[in-house]
Amino acid sequence: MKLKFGTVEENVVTREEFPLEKAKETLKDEVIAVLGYGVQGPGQALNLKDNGFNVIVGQRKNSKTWDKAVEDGWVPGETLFELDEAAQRGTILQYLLSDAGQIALWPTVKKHLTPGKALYFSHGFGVTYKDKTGIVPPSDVDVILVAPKGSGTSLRRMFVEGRGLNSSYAIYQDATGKAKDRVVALGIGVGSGYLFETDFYREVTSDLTGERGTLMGAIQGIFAAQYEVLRANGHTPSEAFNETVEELTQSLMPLVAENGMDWMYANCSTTAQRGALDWWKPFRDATKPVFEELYSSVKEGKEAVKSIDSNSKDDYRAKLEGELQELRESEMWQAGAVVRKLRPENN
Ligand SMILES: NC(=O)C1=CN([C@@H]2O[C@H](COP(=O)(O)OP(=O)(O)OC[C@H]3O[C@@H](n4cnc5c(N)ncnc54)[C@H](O)[C@@H]3O)[C@@H](O)[C@H]2O)C=CC1
Ligand SMILES: CC(=O)[C@](C)(O)C(=O)O
Ligand SMILES: [Mg+2]
Ligand SMILES: [Mg+2]
Repeated sequence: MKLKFGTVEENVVTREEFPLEKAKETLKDEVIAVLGYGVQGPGQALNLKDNGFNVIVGQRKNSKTWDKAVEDGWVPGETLFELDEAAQRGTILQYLLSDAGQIALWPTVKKHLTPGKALYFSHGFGVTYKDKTGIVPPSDVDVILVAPKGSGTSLRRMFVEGRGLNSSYAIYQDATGKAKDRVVALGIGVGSGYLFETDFYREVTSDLTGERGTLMGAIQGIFAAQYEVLRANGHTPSEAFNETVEELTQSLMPLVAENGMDWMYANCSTTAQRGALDWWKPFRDATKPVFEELYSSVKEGKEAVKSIDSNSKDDYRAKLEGELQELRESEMWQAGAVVRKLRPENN
């Protein structure tokens, strides 16, 4: 259906409009093979299974994630296979390896993309940057996308709580005439809240911007900047951490989530409101050039190249873990670890 967001009309699909029963009916003859069991893999595979779809998982044997899949209830030889065999058995291949991993496995997956199958992504990456990934699907399969707008961990947790994470959906290639029904049914099946329409290019460019920007990169950047200024001016770690992070995540962001920014502001003192209303525009103006630079870097494909190059190296996991450790061991997040332990609900 069409829904207005502000003054802009968009194509969206809701669960009322396309109920789970209809999704199951649409996919009743399909075998959904979830390839990869990292973060999105478990979330989507388990939600689909619990929703009553026919799902198998493909994962490298002798890996930690194979063992995790077994722990999660997937049965080797019945619902859990090597990637090659799962790709052969599936009629819908959900390509949920890491974006760099998808390049390495492409020849194997391509071999099993026989006419009428569907190739499903949760990111526009592989196909948009085909010059760099080599991922060019055959013309006689559907190529579709459902991109949950959040971590696979949250997708699963929210599903279990009876909630739903919103996802975008897109069709890159409709070979069978069934691509729209297939993609929407899968979007409902993986436990999406509502689905909004996009295309592969817009999905990848917005997603790479968001995660580098406000969702992950920028937020850590402004946390660090404010924390450092407070500490340099003699405030304790406890004071600096509470005033920078803990109050935001525990008290104020839930209010923003519930009813918007003005609602959060309205629930703070008039002193706070006066200052926040004065200061949000200077912060916007100071950071906007960085966001412009970021978007250009995404648009020029530089972010894709960086990600492919670094994540294709043998030691990429260890390197990432090293950098996460640096964050974890920074004073701000060390203070955070202590503060979290002191939350009454953790005692
Ligand atoms: N992490 C998330 O929550 C989100 C991820 N996505 C997208 O979903 C897709 C999957 O991402 P993640 O779950 O983060 O992936 P991941 O980084 O957790 O990796 C998934 C699986 O790929 C396997 N893998 C990696 N390289 C491989 C190779 N060369 N050969 C065979 N297997 C290999 C890993 O063992 C792992 O089981 C990506 O397209 C990503 O952009 C989209 C939304 C959120
Ligand atoms: C969780 C998500 O949507 C991200 C941040 O875009 C990702 O993990 O790639
Ligand atoms: Mg994302
Ligand atoms: Mg992403």
